Amino acid sequence: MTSVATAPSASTTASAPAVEAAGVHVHLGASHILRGVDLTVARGEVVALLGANGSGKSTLVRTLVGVIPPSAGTVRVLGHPLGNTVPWGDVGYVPQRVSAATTVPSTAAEVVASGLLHGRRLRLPRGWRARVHHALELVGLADRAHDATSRLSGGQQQRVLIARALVREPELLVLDEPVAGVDRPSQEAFAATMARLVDEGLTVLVVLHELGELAPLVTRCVVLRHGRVVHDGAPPRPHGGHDAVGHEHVHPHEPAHLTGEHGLASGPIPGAVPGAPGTEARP
Ligand SMILES: Nc1ncnc2c1ncn2[C@@H]1O[C@H](COP(=O)(O)OP(=O)(O)OP(=O)(O)O)[C@@H](O)[C@H]1O
Repeated sequence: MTSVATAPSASTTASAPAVEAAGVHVHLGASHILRGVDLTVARGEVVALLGANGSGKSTLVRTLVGVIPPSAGTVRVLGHPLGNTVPWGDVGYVPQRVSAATTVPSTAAEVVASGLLHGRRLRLPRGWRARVHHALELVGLADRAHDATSRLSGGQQQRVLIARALVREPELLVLDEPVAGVDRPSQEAFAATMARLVDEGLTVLVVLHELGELAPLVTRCVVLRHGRVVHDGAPPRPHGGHDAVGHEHVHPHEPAHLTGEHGLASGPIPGAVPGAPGTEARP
């Protein structure tokens, strides 16, 4: 059963969990990747999604932000069933590591400004310059606003992509391994920014390889194994140098694996929700 579009009232959606997924199954090609996932993220929570390589973490977050259609189950985001009624402008999504630099020359500020374009919004809103500046400030890169992204380090490019999600001033931020392979100063800057925003009420769902600098912020951990939730509760105790129960994560994520191998990150997915944060044109 897939979601059926209804029109919940404003008061219902404001108090609804940020994410509610029930019985979610996803098939990619012939593979059955998610096998009945239930996940609820309440407002203001910081939920870490952990698990071994290939356990389905990216597939789950991409499903929640409307990039991959579930083959069964229901998903509600900010109180709305997955679809055009979700206020995608209130959802920030940072995909698993992709470069902020493209073959089209673009500055950090231009990439961040593109985060203000979504769905049917094809023009930058009034006051966009100040918002872009503020978002870059949040990730400690205000002084690099006019630098070409190709001149930034990998960690700085990742911070630009985080700023691109933050510029929306989202209620819900979904991040897929935001600090994997990122230098230490970028990790610390990121954790400090998250702490401030969470304090202001931001809800976060974050795929992590290890809790690392974010450990003090994480309120709950969900561990996936073979497409199923095998732990949902307090952060598991550190285990063998990693923070996930039965964690077998090997790293690093190479760009080819992330962007090309599965053919997912580079183009629209049939059935993906138009206007969802992962479906807009890349900067
Ligand atoms: N387009 C696709 N077609 C078929 N299988 C796919 C596709 N994309 C991903 N998969 C498979 O789905 C499974 C889950 O992948 P996913 O990227 O969601 O895992 P993950 O937990 O995020 O892994 P990692 O920690 O390595 O990023 C893997 O076995 C992967 O090979």
